[in-house]
Amino acid sequence: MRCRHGPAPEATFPHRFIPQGTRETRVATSTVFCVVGTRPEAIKMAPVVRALRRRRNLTVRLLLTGQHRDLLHDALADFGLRGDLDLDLMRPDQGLSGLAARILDGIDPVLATARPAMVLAQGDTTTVMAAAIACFHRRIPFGHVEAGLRTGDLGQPFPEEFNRIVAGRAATLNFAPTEGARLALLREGVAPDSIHVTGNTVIDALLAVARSRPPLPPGLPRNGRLALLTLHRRESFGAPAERVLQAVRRLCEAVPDLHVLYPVHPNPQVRDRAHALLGGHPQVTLAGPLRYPELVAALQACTLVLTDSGGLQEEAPALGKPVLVLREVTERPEAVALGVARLVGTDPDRILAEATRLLVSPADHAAMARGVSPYGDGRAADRIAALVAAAVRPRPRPRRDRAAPPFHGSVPQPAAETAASPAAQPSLPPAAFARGATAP
Ligand SMILES: CC(=O)N[C@H]1[C@@H](OP(=O)(O)OP(=O)(O)OC[C@H]2O[C@@H](n3ccc(=O)[nH]c3=O)[C@H](O)[C@@H]2O)O[C@H](CO)[C@@H](O)[C@@H]1O
Repeated sequence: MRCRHGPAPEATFPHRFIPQGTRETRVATSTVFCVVGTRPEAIKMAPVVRALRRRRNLTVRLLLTGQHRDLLHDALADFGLRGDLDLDLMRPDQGLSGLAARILDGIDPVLATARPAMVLAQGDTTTVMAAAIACFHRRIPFGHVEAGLRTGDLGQPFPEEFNRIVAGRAATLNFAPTEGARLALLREGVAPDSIHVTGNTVIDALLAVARSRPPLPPGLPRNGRLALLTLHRRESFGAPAERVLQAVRRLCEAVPDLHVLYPVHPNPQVRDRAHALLGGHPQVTLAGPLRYPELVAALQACTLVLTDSGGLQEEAPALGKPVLVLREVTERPEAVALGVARLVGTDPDRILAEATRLLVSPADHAAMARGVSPYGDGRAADRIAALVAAAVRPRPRPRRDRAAPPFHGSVPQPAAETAASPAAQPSLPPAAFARGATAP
């Protein structure tokens, strides 16, 4: 274990965790762990960590698996956060099973010693799946943020669809971003009272950063129109990525005032082909991964988004940007149904036709650039924090000197304590999604 920012925490961990309800804290607190492994998890968990930390009765610890390294730390830093403990588990060329095994092995002793009142993880990475299983084994309540996303195909996205199913089944609290996600969980037999529709926390992160008017990444032309391209999914590696990159070349020829910003994912399988096919093209900027504020600035400035990313399918509609989804299926059908995203796959002719249409026809562009967000209103994290606080509220400690109550011949049963009391259910009504949130 090591910490990359600040003093190494292993010398004191977990003994410096404040136990529940001691004199040190004066207020009875419950410890909540947030487990994060990759950049998108950091972005989407950051608003949750911050909302939980605003609650006086919670002690929040950020546990990093290090599934991504620098990308993860940068993304946390963009929200003023850093990990309390970094398991630093990623090894070069590590396979999924090796990673899962290392995460399980790394998290388990931490859970066993610290016994948090609840563990939260976001999304569908190997980190999330392993955290859910580790909690299940230790009988520690697990909360799944962004629960219920499904394509219905275990191979797409791989391995995320499987990871989501495991996390949803293990969770005692499922925070579904949309009504559709809630229904998907119900279809799988997930307990209805574990599910709360909160919106997606990525919209909280996006709107907070967008409000600060972040600067664009350097080196982009001042004139013309900008398209933002990202491509990193495992299913896109090889021939599909090749087809998309060819389509982008042809799109640049067809639309001479277009400039494409492509922050290339560091995965060598994508990076090498991107540089071979688009490197040196005058209408293309191949950048490294962008810091989140730069990415948000690019989203604000662009005319069109081409992506296979999950997060960008959620973010682009919230800022009124048409998004062409470079995949065959999506677990985010809401934007497609609203007409603000279109599933175009990786056929170069189709990509070229759809993108050109949006760039030459203002009416077609306007129809997709409506600024409605089916994924939330920017307040998902507050809802999640309220539900977590209600679920982990410590029971009042019996006073040692209090006389035992009189015995009346039967033992009173304690009231069932659940997270699902009406006061603890600030779920978003389904109607809120139809209205959507408008970008600042
Ligand atoms: C298809 C799929 O299974 N996607 C999953 C994947 O994320 P996803 O596919 O969204 O992962 P990405 O690596 O594309 O990351 C997306 C996030 O990173 C930001 N960004 C992107 C490029 C860049 O250069 N800089 C930058 O900051 C985007 O704005 C977005 O917020 O893991 C997420 C976290 O568990 C899940 O929520 C998603 O469901």
